[in-house]
Amino acid sequence: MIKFEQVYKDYPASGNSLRALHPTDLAIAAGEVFGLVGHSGAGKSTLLRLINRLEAPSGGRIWVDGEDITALDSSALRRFRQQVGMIFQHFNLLSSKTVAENVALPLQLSGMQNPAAIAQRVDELLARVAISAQADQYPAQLSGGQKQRVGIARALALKPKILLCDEATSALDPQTTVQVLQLLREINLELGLTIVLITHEMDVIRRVCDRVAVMDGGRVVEQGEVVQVFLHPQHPTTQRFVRENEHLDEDSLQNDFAQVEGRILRLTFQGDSTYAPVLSQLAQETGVQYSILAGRIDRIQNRPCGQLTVALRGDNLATALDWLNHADLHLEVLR
Ligand SMILES: Nc1ncnc2c1ncn2[C@@H]1O[C@H](COP(=O)(O)OP(=O)(O)OP(=O)(O)O)[C@@H](O)[C@H]1O
Repeated sequence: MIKFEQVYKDYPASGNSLRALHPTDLAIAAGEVFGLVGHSGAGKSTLLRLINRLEAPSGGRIWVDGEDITALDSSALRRFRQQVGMIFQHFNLLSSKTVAENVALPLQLSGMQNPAAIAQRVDELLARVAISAQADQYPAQLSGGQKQRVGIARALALKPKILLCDEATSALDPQTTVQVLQLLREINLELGLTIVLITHEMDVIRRVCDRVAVMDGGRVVEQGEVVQVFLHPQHPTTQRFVRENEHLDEDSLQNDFAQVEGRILRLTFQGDSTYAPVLSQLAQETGVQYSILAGRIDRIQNRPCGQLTVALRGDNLATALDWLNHADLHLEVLR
């Protein structure tokens, strides 16, 4: 549905120009939640804002639903933008208007005139994001989570096909973040809405995205299914992001490795096998001993997965490795 073909973006910078996005190919499917993660300055906002042409590309082509949006004239661009909603880190609500008036605004600007029809649509939207009770309040009277709900209602007013989320939960506390991400996921499923979100937090990606692209220095350095990227990160930037998310201290892990004998393995489990007593079965059946050096059990998009780093000792190491190779898990030999 959204396709980038060798898209790049240069900004003018003190007599020179700065390449914020290097030539990039990207495909985002209709109905998916696609995350862009990267540190500050990686080029995430630039890429996001190219999708609704808040930024014009310096080169390349962007296709949305088969239409080349780099070639639109200004009236076609106005029509196209109605299909793309956007929410922001700082909500961008009008402080002098009530919640209901903020949500009514895009309807009025799009030419809708019948006050009863506008009121009905606003009621529907406020109910959908569970903020009806605050309809007559002003943004200053709302919590951050409530403000973002209003932002979401406003973004959905014109029934867009795409919702762009620019660090939409970065100003929220962890509990409110989870609630807002849940709401986005519900809306994605109910409406078949394509969501593209940018974040610098891997946890946001883990909770809500189907696929992710990792950005660094204006380039997409890795992309794939969230489960794959989390469990088997390939690029050093992705590996750092995943480790930061797990709060893993790599130095002490290396220290543990140096102190134990035997083979060191990383075992990755997904789905039901996450809770299976694999290591005790291995020990019983092959006679090897194991010690656990690091481990976690997590949920990625609500599906359990686990990763254990273990040391194996004993006479039957070859048999044990063969046993593990045939078990319902992914095996990596680290040493
Ligand atoms: N309008 C602009 N004019 C000039 N340079 C810009 C402009 N917008 C962004 N940049 C530069 O482009 C690079 C990428 O910025 P961008 O905002 O896309 O990154 P980001 O990953 O979204 O970062 P952040 O998380 O801090 O918003 C940065 O070096 C930034 O300074």
